[in-house]
Amino acid sequence: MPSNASLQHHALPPVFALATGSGRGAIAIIRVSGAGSDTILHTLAGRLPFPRRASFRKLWRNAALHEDHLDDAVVIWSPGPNSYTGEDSFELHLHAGPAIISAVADALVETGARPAEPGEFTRRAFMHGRVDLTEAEGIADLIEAETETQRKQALAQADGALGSLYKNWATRLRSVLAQQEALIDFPDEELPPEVEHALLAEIATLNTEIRHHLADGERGERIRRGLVFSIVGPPNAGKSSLLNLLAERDAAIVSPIAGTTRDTIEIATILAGVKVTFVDTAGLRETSDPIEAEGVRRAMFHVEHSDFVLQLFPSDQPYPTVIPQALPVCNKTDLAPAPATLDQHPVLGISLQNGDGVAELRKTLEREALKLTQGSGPPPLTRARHRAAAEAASTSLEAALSMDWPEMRGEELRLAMRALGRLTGEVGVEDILDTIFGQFCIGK
Ligand SMILES: Nc1nc2c(ncn2[C@@H]2O[C@H](COP(=O)(O)OP(=O)(O)OP(=O)(O)O)[C@@H](O)[C@H]2O)c(=O)[nH]1
Ligand SMILES: [K+]
Ligand SMILES: [Mg+2]
Repeated sequence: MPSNASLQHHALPPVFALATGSGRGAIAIIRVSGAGSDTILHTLAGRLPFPRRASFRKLWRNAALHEDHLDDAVVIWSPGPNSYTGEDSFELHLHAGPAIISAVADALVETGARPAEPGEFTRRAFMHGRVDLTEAEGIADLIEAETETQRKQALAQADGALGSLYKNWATRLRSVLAQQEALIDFPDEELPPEVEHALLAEIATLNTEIRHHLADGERGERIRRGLVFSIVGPPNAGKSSLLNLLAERDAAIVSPIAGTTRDTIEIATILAGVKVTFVDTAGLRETSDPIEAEGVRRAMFHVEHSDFVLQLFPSDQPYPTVIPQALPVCNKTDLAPAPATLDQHPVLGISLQNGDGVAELRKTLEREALKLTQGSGPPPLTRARHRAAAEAASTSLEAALSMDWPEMRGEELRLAMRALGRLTGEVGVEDILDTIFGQFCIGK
């Protein structure tokens, strides 16, 4: 793979980082990458091991002099360009004691290596064309993944699913642009109209595909950040009782006193393999208590900003008005029966006291979590950055389609090219690299 032209640079100095978690453990891996890695490894371990093969070595501050024995380690030497970073690099699999790790780190600093920044290894992999930007983002998401849906989505993206889609568009657009330039060179009277028609048709097709990609209901972004389901309703509906049930612990205070919950309480759970954060809120009522009033204001904010709203109300009190986007659930059916409908919305009846209807409620929530994250077709975009760039590409393609003069189309097509190039990181991304790689952990 070629390196990213806009980021071409000379060999980078060696950096190192602990690639495994800190603290005591069986093995700690220190990874080193950059120009001069061969010399550094030679200093610590003597002759270089066979590439990409685990080799046992005694490590020394200076192996040639057998000076200062540091540890006995498994060493893997990965010369560039077929390494993770594309550079000469190696791994030291050490005994995971803090004193060993710091002694080896000191020895590495003495050889001229410096501690790596967060994401620096993957950033180098990107600079050397080993991964494109969407793949690098996929690797970051893979490390952050907490659920099956997040893991699968991140793995597909790290493997290039999203990048291939964008590269396919870029390749086709490049060919459209080339034909467009050829068209301009034709004298008017000789221009075969079917050539121009075919060209416009391809631009329209590309735009349709991009629009389709954008209209994915934000499912990729939802999987990545997790869903937010909020529980709202009048005081004493049992909202905190329900949160505790879903969280499987006593996260929120439950009491018969109306207005117990004054602030929002958020608990992350996994529902049907999807990350779902449940938000318990202050009971909705008119109140003269400024703190409770603020809680009510926050509850209303969650009604607006959640992926799903569960409106809980007790069976033994006057019924509330249904919030339009919410699922009405009537609690305490042990005290009084639940209405079948409320404002024409079907109502789910439950009793958190005796467990009636709870299994059905859980199924409903799982169905909702899946509905909001499942889909078919091409891999979904997973970041606002992708959305903005794909939108920009589509806007330019639409502008190109609306132009009568072929000469003017070229500029819009070039803008669309540029937007697609930003997606994979081929062009104009220097300004966003710090943000993207800064979110990585150290050692990746
Ligand atoms: N009988 C009966 N009582 C319940 C049920 N669910 C909860 N409760 C009781 O109702 C009272 C209020 O429950 P909470 O969970 O604190 O209600 P809440 O909606 O969070 O109340 P606020 O935070 O004050 O708005 C507590 O005493 C619960 O034990 C139920 O299904 N049946
Ligand atoms: K209460
Ligand atoms: Mg409460």
